[in-house]
Amino acid sequence: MAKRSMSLLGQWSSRVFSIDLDKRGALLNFALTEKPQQAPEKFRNIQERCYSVLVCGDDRIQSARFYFGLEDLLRNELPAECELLPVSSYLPHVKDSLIRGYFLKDASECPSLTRRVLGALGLSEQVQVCSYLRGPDGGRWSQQLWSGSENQNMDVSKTCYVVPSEEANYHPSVLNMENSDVFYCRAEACKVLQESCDIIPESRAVLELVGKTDASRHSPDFPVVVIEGLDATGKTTLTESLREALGARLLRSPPQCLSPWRAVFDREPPLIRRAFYALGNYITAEQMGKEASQAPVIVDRYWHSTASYAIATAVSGPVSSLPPEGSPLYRWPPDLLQPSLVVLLTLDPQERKRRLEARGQGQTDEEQELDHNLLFRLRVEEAYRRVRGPACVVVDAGPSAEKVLQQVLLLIKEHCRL
Ligand SMILES: Nc1ncnc2c1ncn2[C@@H]1O[C@H](COP(=O)(O)OP(=O)(O)O)[C@@H](O)[C@H]1O
Ligand SMILES: Nc1ccn([C@@H]2O[C@H](COP(=O)(O)OP(=O)(O)O)[C@@H](O)[C@H]2O)c(=O)n1
Repeated sequence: MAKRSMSLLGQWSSRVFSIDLDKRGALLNFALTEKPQQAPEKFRNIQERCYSVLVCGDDRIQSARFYFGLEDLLRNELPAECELLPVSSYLPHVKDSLIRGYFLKDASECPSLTRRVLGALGLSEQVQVCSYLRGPDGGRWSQQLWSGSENQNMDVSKTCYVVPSEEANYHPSVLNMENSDVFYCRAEACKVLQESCDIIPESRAVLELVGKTDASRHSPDFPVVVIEGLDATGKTTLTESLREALGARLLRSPPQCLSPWRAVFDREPPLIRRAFYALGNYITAEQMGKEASQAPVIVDRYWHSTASYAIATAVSGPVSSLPPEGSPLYRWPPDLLQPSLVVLLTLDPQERKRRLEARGQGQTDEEQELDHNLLFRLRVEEAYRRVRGPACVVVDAGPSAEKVLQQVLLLIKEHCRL
């Protein structure tokens, strides 16, 4: 088994496993120890016929795509009574140590089918399968690493015991965000697309559009004003009115020239999708630099959107699972042109829903989904507020379109030389 998981095994007993019990942020954390120990009461739901499947291949593009398709693959192949929960395994406080997968509770009548499916998966270079057993006295829970052989032998020499672990301060995804979800320089985002050229030919076309000049230090003659906010907060309406009122040029990120490929990258896992949006900002920045030498520039979405959506999607649960305020994850990429002003439009959730419905979107009956969406929206908005360099100025987009326009014009007067 010449896979990276072997080197990972050296640290196996230092790893924390964090099971995402629901999208509301309930995490069940456990660690492993080599000495048999009594498991605490709260692990009683880690029962016989539980498994973990971790994706830990060497190639980050392939692993990201494999993990992205893993849930569907498992749901299609496993008995319907198998419950699937996302699991992360990481070394506490060690950046980039996180590997992801699924934790499975098999309540089916056909345990052999589940084992067969997992046995076949375990043969893959990208996957590590473990099962969990209750000891004879009922108190000890152990984890056995599968050797990956065809007959699904367990490698008993790799038995570890499950013990509780300390609560992590933040969602484990925070450990791997840099250069997986958020890219702080053009070169890192380009690298991802270069590595994916063979499987996503569109990457080449995107890379050809990304310039190489660093315009970040260039200070434009005219102000550059970015309008940010969740969908349906009124960005399109406001940016159009600002264009007219100021005789400004209107740009957006991702730029028009990327439209033919946006749908392709939206179907890719976060690593690739986020690199695509990051590069969109650099293309828009080049256009900003040019246009702002002739007239004021208004931009519909920019870096705040890229960073905030990426960070808010990578974690689950409440706002407290975000990286803390002041974290370097909210910094501005030093090679990306900074605007003169960033305005964040916020809207009462009911009014936003009303506007979405008026546009024919947003009616989802499922209450649970709405609840999850609510947490997601709260995380995005909070991440928006935490991004620095420049920080955004928050404007309530609830009043009439004309009133919002007047307020933003006033802000532009205050913040920018016109
Ligand atoms: N200040 C406002 N008051 C009431 N309705 C608005 C206001 N601004 C925009 N709308 C309406 O809300 C909907 C969403 O606005 P839009 O500008 O398309 O948002 P976004 O570009 O942020 O998705 C549109 O139907 C628009 O006409
Ligand atoms: N500069 C940008 C713009 C959008 N995005 C992504 O694009 C999505 C929003 O796109 P959208 O189509 O809803 O945007 P609007 O049409 O509402 O302006 C978000 O999920 C972001 O992940 C980004 O990452 N960076």
